[in-house]
Amino acid sequence: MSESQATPRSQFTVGTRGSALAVTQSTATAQLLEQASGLGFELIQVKTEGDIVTGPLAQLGGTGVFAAALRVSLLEGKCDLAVHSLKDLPTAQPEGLVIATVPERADVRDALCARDGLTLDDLPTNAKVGTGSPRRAAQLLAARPDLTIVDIRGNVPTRLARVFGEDPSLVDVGVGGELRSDLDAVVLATAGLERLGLERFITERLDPSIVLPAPGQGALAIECRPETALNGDLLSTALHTVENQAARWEVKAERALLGHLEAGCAAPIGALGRFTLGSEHSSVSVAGELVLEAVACSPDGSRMMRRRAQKTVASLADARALGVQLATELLDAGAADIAGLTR
Ligand SMILES: NCc1[nH]cc(CCC(=O)O)c1CC(=O)O
Repeated sequence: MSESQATPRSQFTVGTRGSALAVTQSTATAQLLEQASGLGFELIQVKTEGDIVTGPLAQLGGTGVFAAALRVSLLEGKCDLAVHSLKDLPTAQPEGLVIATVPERADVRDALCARDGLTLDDLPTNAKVGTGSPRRAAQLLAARPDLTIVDIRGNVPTRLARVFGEDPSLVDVGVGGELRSDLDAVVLATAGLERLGLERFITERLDPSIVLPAPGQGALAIECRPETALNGDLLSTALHTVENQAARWEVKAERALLGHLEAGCAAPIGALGRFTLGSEHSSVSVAGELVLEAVACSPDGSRMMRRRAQKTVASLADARALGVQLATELLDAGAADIAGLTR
């Protein structure tokens, strides 16, 4: 009816993957938006496995096959918003979708979750440490060349079970089947563990001077069709309210660096931007200092190239430029060869 056209919508849908982490992140983000707007949000689970993630879908998500199905749902209008872990998103933004909001960032550090409260220094010689990430593996080996890195897959609780076995709190969050503890430690993102309420398994938050996190780690992205973010209604206002400029600029620099290196999310590249507010204000944004650190590693950790750049930034474009600048410095110094980037 023409009447319903005139009534602004007050109910919106958030597409989410089915994993505990995805549902938790989507729920928390929906609550944040609800508080900012008084609008209602409903979660819609989008299947991301199997036959839907093939052909053009895989291209949409690039290496981020998980993002791909969610993005198709957005483009088809089956949901209004999607919440992604930023570090899982390919650096190229697909046409027809925008990252409307980067909310405040959680702890960026990687977390060692070890048996018996052990820290990285305490782990016994040749201890078995599980990670599926070449970036984590390389930096762990650089700090502790004696470690045995075990390639592991699966969701967060399943990985923890490789160390903590049948801990009941892991069974609660969906670990099933046979639970064997065969590793001394695993390394996971602090942010994911905290969001799942599993931070009690952390025995050391690894300092970025030892392990630089993945570009985008600890940050979320709320993605939508451009008109959703721009139409000036209550939802677009809420999306704007939840935005965190520091997080947006940090992540922009990190991802510009990754993009310029033409490295995917599986490359042994770490990067961390840290923004501190300056005193000069403008109506749209606030200038400040952006420090960007990055590391390119050989997969066995024997070669590491670490670089740092710093700039006063007053715009997203400035943040991006810092990322490109540091990537260029790394490439000029031979990072592609060290990290095995095919160029
Ligand atoms: N690759 C999986 C993934 N994607 C985002 C997170 C954690 C949350 C975050 O970093 O924002 C994780 C798990 C992990 O790396 O331990």
